[in-house]
Amino acid sequence: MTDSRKAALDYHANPIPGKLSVELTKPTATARDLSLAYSPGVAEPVREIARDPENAYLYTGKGNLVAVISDGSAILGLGNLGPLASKPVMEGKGVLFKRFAGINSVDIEVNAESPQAFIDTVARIADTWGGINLEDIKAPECFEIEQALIEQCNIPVFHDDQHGTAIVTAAGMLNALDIAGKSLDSARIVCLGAGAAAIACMKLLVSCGAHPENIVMLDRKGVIHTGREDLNQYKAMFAVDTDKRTLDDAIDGADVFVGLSGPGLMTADHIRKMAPTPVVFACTNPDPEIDPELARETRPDVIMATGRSDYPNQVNNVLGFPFIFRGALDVRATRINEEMKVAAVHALKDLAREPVPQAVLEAYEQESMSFGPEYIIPTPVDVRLLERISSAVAQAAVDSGVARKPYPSHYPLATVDDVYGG
Ligand SMILES: NC(=O)C1=CN([C@@H]2O[C@H](COP(=O)(O)OP(=O)(O)OC[C@H]3O[C@@H](n4cnc5c(N)ncnc54)[C@H](OP(=O)(O)O)[C@@H]3O)[C@@H](O)[C@H]2O)C=CC1
Ligand SMILES: CC(=O)C(=O)O
Ligand SMILES: [Mg+2]
Repeated sequence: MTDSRKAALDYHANPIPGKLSVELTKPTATARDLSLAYSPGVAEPVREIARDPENAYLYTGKGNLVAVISDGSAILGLGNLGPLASKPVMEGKGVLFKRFAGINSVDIEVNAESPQAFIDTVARIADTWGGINLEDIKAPECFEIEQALIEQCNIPVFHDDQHGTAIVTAAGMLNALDIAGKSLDSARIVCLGAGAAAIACMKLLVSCGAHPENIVMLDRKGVIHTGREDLNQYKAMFAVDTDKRTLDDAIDGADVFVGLSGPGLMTADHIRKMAPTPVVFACTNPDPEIDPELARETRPDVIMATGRSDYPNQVNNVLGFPFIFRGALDVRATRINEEMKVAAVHALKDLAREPVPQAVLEAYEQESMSFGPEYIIPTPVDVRLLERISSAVAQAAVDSGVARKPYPSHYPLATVDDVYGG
């Protein structure tokens, strides 16, 4: 067993199995405490909530509680390994919610025989949560599932692999292209993968200025072109009229490669064929489409990002979902709409251009980090993400009319200790 494999397994196993625990927020030492926490006292909030469901926000943890729900059908880039095997990732999302945004979460892994069974299961439990983060559900089922749940629930439902990934990718891409002296509206983009993350990323890049005719998307069968008759409606949106059929054809002269597909699918020959100062986001986890060291060796001019924490430029939805939910929960938004997503893109993009705090340098054991090819996007440990993204998202929710509460008086948030206000 390799050292890194053993370290990862030990981390998950010791000192107790798993990565999350539940803590008490009220005293429970005395008979009086118990008579308040449980019978008879607990009946009072029950009556209040039955009288007015909004009281659940006052007397339970609902307002700061997100369900992380998966069917395990697209676990990272590992594939369809089922609900139980997805649990370490879902617990991991809970760790990130708590660590970076002070949000409590519980993971729920659903063994559903069909998308409708999954939708019905989630819809039946939705009311008791502040929000629902769908995770690692494969395309195309994820699109139908998310849409149905958004329509049926009056709390935010957000498929992280689609929108979290797209927001972070768009922010990183705008910065990377700026550093490369290029712009999104003229960039030639190759997207390897045509699933949940890829479709959402390309849609958001188009909203940010990319031209659909400049995007070549590929799935396992190659280039998605107008002559194909096997495309679902989501892939068909990106079909282009082209003679290109393979990654080798498509990558020739491309400015940008976005990988949301599988490990090791990009070769040195591919990256060699890209335009000057290529932007390569090899975002498959845990092993990217191309090893960053091979990419740099082959193309010293590359601006390179991966989804991993152990290389510079981590383009990963961890930079999005904790803070987006924070802002959405704090204004009690009924949904996470396009305005909120775009606000998050700009908050994240702009933060990368500011000086990096000492605490980040220490966490990454770096003497300096500054906006440039090796730092296109902030790191997850940057506490300013909480302040900037949550504020931007909350404001956008208020401005776009989906907030049920005003902009929070305790904002901006300096740390996770501030999330419940004064
Ligand atoms: N860095 C980040 O923040 C994130 C990274 N990801 C990564 O993106 C990848 C996809 O995740 P997700 O979209 O949720 O999964 P999906 O199952 O929805 O999509 C996977 C896509 O990858 C394509 N694909 C797989 N193997 C190949 C191949 N050999 N050649 C071309 N295309 C291939 C599939 O093609 P086909 O349609 O033909 O089956 C499909 O379109 C994962 O590796 C995941 O780790 C996802 C979310 C966030
Ligand atoms: C990061 C993430 O959500 C994924 O790779 O699926
Ligand atoms: Mg995921």
